[in-house]
Amino acid sequence: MNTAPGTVPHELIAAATSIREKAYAPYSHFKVGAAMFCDDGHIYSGCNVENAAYPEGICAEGGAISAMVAAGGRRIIEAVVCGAAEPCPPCGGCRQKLREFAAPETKVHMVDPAGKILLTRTLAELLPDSFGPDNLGVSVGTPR
Ligand SMILES: O=c1ccn([C@H]2C[C@H](O)[C@@H](CO)O2)c(=O)[nH]1
Ligand SMILES: [Zn+2]
Repeated sequence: MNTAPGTVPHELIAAATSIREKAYAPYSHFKVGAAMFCDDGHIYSGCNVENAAYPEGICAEGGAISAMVAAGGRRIIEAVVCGAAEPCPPCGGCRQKLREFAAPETKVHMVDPAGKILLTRTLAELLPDSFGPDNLGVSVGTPR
């Protein structure tokens, strides 16, 4: 996979745009796909899965992170979120989930359904002064 600095791997964007189509969003009609490039060299992806009991719905990013962890992955190198025509920024809860497995400088790209990059932010920009494992004196995840 192309991981040259300054370029977003095409496969990572394609993983987010394609899984977005699998989203189950009959209530919001807002489909989201997310893909995580893990330091194990694999891409893990997820889509939002809503529920009639609204708060039980899960975000695309959470699904992707769960898939990564279930496969043994622990470190996110780069992430892509695919929503609609406007940038789809991760919700607050997903920012915290990303923070567990990504470094402050990790980039989160927001793309449209065609794969066009609309906005790129680092995790630190999305979640400054974050709370993490180190605040609990626990040494796991991505060192910082
Ligand atoms: O970054 C985001 C933002 C929203 N959603 C989902 C949650 C809900 O199913 C729908 C509308 O909020 O979009 C995500 O999956 N990821
Ligand atoms: Zn979320």
